[in-house]
Parts: sequence; structure tokens; C-alpha cells
Amino acid sequence: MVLLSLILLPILLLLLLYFIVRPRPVTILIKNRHVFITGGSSGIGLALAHQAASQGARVSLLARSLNKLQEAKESIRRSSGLDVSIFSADVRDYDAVQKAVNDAGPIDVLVVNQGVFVPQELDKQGLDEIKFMIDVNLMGSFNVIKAALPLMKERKDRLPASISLISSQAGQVGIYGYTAYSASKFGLRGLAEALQQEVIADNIHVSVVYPPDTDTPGFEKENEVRPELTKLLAGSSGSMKADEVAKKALDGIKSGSFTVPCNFEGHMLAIATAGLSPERSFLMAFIEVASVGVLRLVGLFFQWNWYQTIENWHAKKNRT
Ligand SMILES: NC(=O)C1=CN([C@@H]2O[C@H](COP(=O)(O)OP(=O)(O)OC[C@H]3O[C@@H](n4cnc5c(N)ncnc54)[C@H](OP(=O)(O)O)[C@@H]3O)[C@@H](O)[C@H]2O)C=CC1
Ligand SMILES: CCCCCCCCCCCCCCCC(=O)[C@@H](N)CO
Repeated sequence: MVLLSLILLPILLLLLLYFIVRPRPVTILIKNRHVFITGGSSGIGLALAHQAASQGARVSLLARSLNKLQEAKESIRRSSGLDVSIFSADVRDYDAVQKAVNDAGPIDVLVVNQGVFVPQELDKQGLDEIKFMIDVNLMGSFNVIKAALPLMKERKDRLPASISLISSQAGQVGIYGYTAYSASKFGLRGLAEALQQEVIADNIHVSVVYPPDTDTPGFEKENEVRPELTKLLAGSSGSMKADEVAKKALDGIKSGSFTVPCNFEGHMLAIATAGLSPERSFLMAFIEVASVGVLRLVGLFFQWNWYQTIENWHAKKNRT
């Protein structure tokens, strides 16, 4: 009897999930489609551009510095022989973004990747820096999506299209030194959950990617000013190369996954913070239902470790 229900219950649950998960699974094609990447001139965005181009996409890049854009264009030409379009604009300037998006033409796969990060305790951080992160990471993402959406909706082929947002693991859990950054990245999730309901009827599929520390030019700069505790706590998740993150991101986008983790810790975080986010895969849904309780416990152990690290750091500081 016990044995029977131990086998029967999971099967019933799997069956139930198979019927109820929404939105339905989808495949987003990349080949011969227009992939538009903001922040595509450096780091994760540039790695994504290389990979999308090599998979046969028509790629457009948007960033501020024309110099860096030209270098990116040249490096993609060298590696794949393909030509990408570049647009110099600041995501904080809606008119400039709208002009770039209209010049680029209808987008099939929009990757909202631009981002800035200046870690610092709220107490020490200036409001100008806080506003900078919110404006570029959150408001800038609204500008890009709002500018691109009308043409995306009107696309002729009606094939599944994608809007993806590059968040961060600091967009799943608040970390010391990231009050403004985490707020900007947590905001993207709310945007994405609501947006998915609004654009599902247009066959547009939303993904949010959550990378850990990633070896990029931006990360190198961040490390010059990163508080010691930020470094210690963020070290709970392993770091990755931009190419690896880009590969995870592109695979996640192609499978239309709403939540896209990048490493093992990311998979744990995704389950622990699943909340009410959509899930297309009944297998993933099964794993979530089965393990969310245990992962809450694991999460509490991480918090225990983090608060201990913070306590020890203060104790050591007071001694010297
Ligand atoms: N590296 C990491 O450790 C992690 C990064 N992420 C996220 O991944 C994304 C990419 O990061 P990463 O590759 O490291 O960053 P980089 O600093 O290497 O590159 C950032 C890109 O965004 C562009 N950009 C910055 N500000 C603006 C703006 N106002 N308007 C338009 N474009 C802008 C930059 O070009 P330009 O300066 O010329 O405008 C550049 O192309 C970010 O959203 C970041 O938060 C998430 C987790 C970890
Ligand atoms: C349930 C168990 C979960 C266990 C895993 C917890 C690990 C959390 C680590 C968070 C790391 C945040 C890195 C932010 C990187 C980033 O965005 C900056 N480099 C700026 O770009």
C-alpha cells in the first residue's frame, strides 16, 4: 500500500502537471531571425552576439560608446564573417532608443542585457549612483521593451518571438552591497512576470536570465570598488566565463524558459525562489514541487552562513 502510493503519487502528480503547466512549451528559432542585443558591445552581451551570429541570426547591437560597438562589429566579422548592425544610444534616452529600434527593423528576439553595477553600502552610496543603476537597469529596460514591442507584435511571420532580460543572482536574493543593484534586478522580474501575461497572445515569450559573477570588463571594474563582504557573500556561487553564461542564456531563450539559471547554485536558487512564476516544463514543475521545502532549508543555511560571515567581519574590524 505504502509502496504503491509512493510510485502512484509521483506519476499522478507528473500527469497533473503535464496538463496544467502554462504557458505551453515553445521553441524559439534563432536562424535567419533578427536578434537585437542591448549592451551587446561588451561582456555577456558581446558573447551572446557572437553565438547568435554563428547560429545564423541577423544581429543588431545597441550601446552608448560607438568605439566599442565598432570593435564588437569588427570582432564578429573576423570570427564569423558576418555583418552586424550597430546603434549608439543610451537606454535612458527613450527617443534615441526608439529611433535605433525603428532603424533596426522588426525584432524577433530582443535581449535586454545592458546593465551597470557599482556595489556599495547604502549608507555610503550617493543617490546619484543609486539613481544611475535604477535608471539604466530598470527604467532603461522599460524604454527598450516599450520601443520594440509595437513592431514585434506586428511581425509578419507570426513565429514565436522572445523578449529576454539579463538579471543576476542578486536579482533573486539580496546581497550585502547591492541595495540599489538588487532592487533594479528584482524589479525586472516583476516586469517580466506581468509582461508575459500581456504578450502571450502575440506569441511572444519572456525569459529572465540569472547569471552569477561573470568574467567581463564590467566585472573587472566592479572588483576595483567591491566591498569585502560583497565579495565574500557573492562567492557562495561559483563564477563563470561570459561565453558560458551566453550559451546558457541562448539555450534558455530558445526553449522559451521563463526562468534561466546558469550554474548549479542558480538551479537551486531558481527552485527556492520559484514563487508564482510561470513554468512551461512539467518535469521542472515536478522537481520544483518535490524539492521546494528542502531548498528553503538549504537557503536558511546559506543565510546562517552569511550572517555569521557578516558578524565575524564586524568583530574583526572592531579588534583592529
Ligand atoms: N559580470 C557579472 O558579474 C554579472 C553581470 N550581470 C548582468 O549582465 C549584464 C551584462 O553585464 P556585463 O557583460 O558584465 O557588463 P559590461 O560592463 O561588460 O557591458 C555592459 C554593456 O552595457 C552597455 N551599457 C551600459 N550602460 C548603458 C546605457 N546607459 N545605455 C546603453 N548601453 C549601456 C555597455 O556599453 P556602453 O558602456 O558603451 O554603453 C556594454 O555594452 C548586466 O545587466 C549585468 O547586470 C549579471 C550577473 C553577473
Ligand atoms: C537555496 C540555495 C541557494 C544557494 C545559492 C546562493 C548563492 C547566492 C549568491 C549570490 C551571488 C550574487 C552575484 C551577483 C553578481 C552580479 O550581478 C555582479 N557581479 C554584478 O554584475
